[in-house]
Amino acid sequence: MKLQFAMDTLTTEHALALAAAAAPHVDILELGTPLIKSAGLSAVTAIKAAHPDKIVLADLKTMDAGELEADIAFTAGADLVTVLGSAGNSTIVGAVKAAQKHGKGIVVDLIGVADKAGRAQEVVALGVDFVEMHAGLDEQAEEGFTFATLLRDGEASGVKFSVAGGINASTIASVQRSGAAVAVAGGSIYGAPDVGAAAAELRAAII
Ligand SMILES: O=C(CO)[C@H](O)[C@H](O)COP(=O)(O)O
Repeated sequence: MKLQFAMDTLTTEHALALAAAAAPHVDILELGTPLIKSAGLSAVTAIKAAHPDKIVLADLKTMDAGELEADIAFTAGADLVTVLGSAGNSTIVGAVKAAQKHGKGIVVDLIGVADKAGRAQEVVALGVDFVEMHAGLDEQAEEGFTFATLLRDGEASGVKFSVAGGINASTIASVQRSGAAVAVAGGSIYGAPDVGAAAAELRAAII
C-alpha cells in the first residue's frame, strides 16, 4: 500500500518545507485543494521540481471543464489529478482524455457521493486510474464520525481505491487490511510537531 501525504496548507514555501520533511517516508505528495486555490498551479511545478522522483497529485476536485482543468495541472507537473465523482460522466471522460494525452492519471474523489461503491465501478469503467473513498474535513468534524464505512465501500467496490478521512498511525493498518492501494494522510502529518517523524510513524505502521 502506498502512502500519500496531503499538504493542506496555503503557501508554496510551507508546502516545500512539509514535503522536504516527509518525502523520505511517502510515495505521493498531494497538493491540497486549499493550497492550489491559494498559491495556484505554480505550487505544483515547485513541488515536482523539488521532488521529481515522487508522484505528485494535484487535488483539484474538478466538477466541470474536466479536460481543460486536468490539462493545465498536468502541464504544471502533476502526475495525478482529482475529479469529483459527483461530476457528470462527460467531465470525467474529458479529464481522462487529458491524462492520456500527457501519459498521466485521474483519481475520482467520491466525497459526498452516497453510493460510493456503485459510482466507483462506473468511473473506473470510464478509464480513471483509481477512486478515493473520502470523508472530508467537515464530515470528519461531525459528531459520531467514523471512516469504517469508507473501508466497507472500498472493499465492496471491487476496484482500486485510496482512503482519506483523518487517517493516523493507529488507524492506518485497518486501511491496509481493507485492501486499499493508497492511504491518504493529511492532518496527522502536517499537524504533528515533527512532520518527518509523523510520516515515518505512518510508514512503519504499514505492514
Ligand atoms: O482532501 C482533503 C480534504 O478535502 C484532505 O486532504 C484529505 O481529507 C486528507 O486529509 P486528512 O487526513 O486531514 O483528512
